[in-house]
Amino acid sequence: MIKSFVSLSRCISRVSYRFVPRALSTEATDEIFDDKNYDSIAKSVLHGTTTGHDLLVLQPYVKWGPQKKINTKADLELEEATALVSTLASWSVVGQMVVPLESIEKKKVFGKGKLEELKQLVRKNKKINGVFISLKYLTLSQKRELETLFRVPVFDRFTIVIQIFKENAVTKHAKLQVALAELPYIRNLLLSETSNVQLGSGMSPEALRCTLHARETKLKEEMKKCQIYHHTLEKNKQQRKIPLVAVVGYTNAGKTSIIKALTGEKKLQPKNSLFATLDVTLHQGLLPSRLKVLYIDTVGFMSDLPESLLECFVATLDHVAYADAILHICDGSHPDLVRQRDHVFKTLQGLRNLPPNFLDRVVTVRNKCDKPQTDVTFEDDLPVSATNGTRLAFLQKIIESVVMQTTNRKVMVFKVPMGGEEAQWLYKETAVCEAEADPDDSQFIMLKVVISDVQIGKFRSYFVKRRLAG
Ligand SMILES: Nc1nc2c(ncn2[C@@H]2O[C@H](COP(=O)(O)OP(=O)(O)OP(=O)(O)O)[C@@H](O)[C@H]2O)c(=O)[nH]1
Ligand SMILES: [Mg+2]
Repeated sequence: MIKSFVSLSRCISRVSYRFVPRALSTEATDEIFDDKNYDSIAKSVLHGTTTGHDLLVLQPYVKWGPQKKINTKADLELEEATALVSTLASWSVVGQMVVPLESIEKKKVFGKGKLEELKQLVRKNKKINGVFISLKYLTLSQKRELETLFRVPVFDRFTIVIQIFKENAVTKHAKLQVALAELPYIRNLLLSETSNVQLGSGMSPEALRCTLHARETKLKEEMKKCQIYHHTLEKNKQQRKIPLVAVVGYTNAGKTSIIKALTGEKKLQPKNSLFATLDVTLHQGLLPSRLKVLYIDTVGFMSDLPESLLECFVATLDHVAYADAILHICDGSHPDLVRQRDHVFKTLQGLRNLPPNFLDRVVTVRNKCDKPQTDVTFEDDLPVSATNGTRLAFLQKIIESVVMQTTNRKVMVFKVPMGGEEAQWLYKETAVCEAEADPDDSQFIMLKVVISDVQIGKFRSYFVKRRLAG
């Protein structure tokens, strides 16, 4: 009778890896994060505060011409802008509106009539103590002009998103990344316009340039020490040990939830919040054939992010290029699904060091299928739900077929001596799906394994050649 030693049922592993070394993941008490000189400069433009602000959120909307955005609606952009503010603890939205514009290059952003209307609104409503204008950047003169007019701090998308990053960054690596991301913004803002606008910090442009340069050098040095996990990923890839599955997608689509559901890892904390995940973390799971994989949780994407923040994103996404499969999670219940999906694809295609046929390794799924769905379908739709597990077993099969293809793995049956060194080697180095005693000879065992070309080569040189030579 053929006996199956290994069950093929879905196996769940609870091992997680955080390749940010322990010593580097301490709370940021280092002097680099405690630089009063720099803090006062940053505060003068970022208006970061721990006590929060009650904001009027304005979504400028160019009605026509080359600046008009296609594929999106202003009210959905406004919704995203208010969601950004709500993500911040102790910040709130006290009013919100879409403001039609002819162009966004104006000195005070808005036209004269609209500006007067907004000024009255802000000055009269005592609850409003800040205005968020949902554009990538405002220039320093736009900010200063509007702040003089409204008599409250004015924020753009950069200043809000950097605030979220600061709140969510836990490890030193993430904190360094965020600290580096804000430097080009501050430099552009303060040093490109100093002839017209007072710096406010009482510093000369030269002293400011030196302070920013010194900070950047220090941060980059610290960052280098944190690059170890990238090397680990690369090394793993070179040795082709455990296949990597990068999980990417728009922020809040459910990436962390899907990984949690696929690995059963209890420690993972999905959050109904934008940019909840800021650290790249690795989580081990098993595919249906018992092949081990490492899922990489990544920072969520968002459109209309300023370039220096995007660079910080792209750096964390570098390892996506090493991945053997890329799982793209969409939120199928989101009204702006099409724009979000297009944005993720565009960002992925802009990544460095992409392998050829990169798109063949992307598996796109439509998460949250337990919720009412957006009225749009795609040719390759795969509805899943991290919450109730719908089609996750099927998803694992798809991931497996992509991984098998990209890593040149195949399923093979080996007839080897029962309890011998070949069997031990196969159990250690490959994924054994089934083990059966040989019906014709009880001295032997039939092992069905998932094995890569490299491992086949090793098996041959360790056992077959040795035996032939012997
Ligand atoms: N109804 C429903 N909610 C889900 C599902 N998957 C995730 N969510 C919820 O969506 C929210 C975001 O989930 P996360 O897994 O943190 O999303 P993420 O993509 O990792 O988000 P960021 O790390 O912020 O980019 C949480 O409130 C989850 O509980 C699902 O399948 N169904
Ligand atoms: Mg997440």
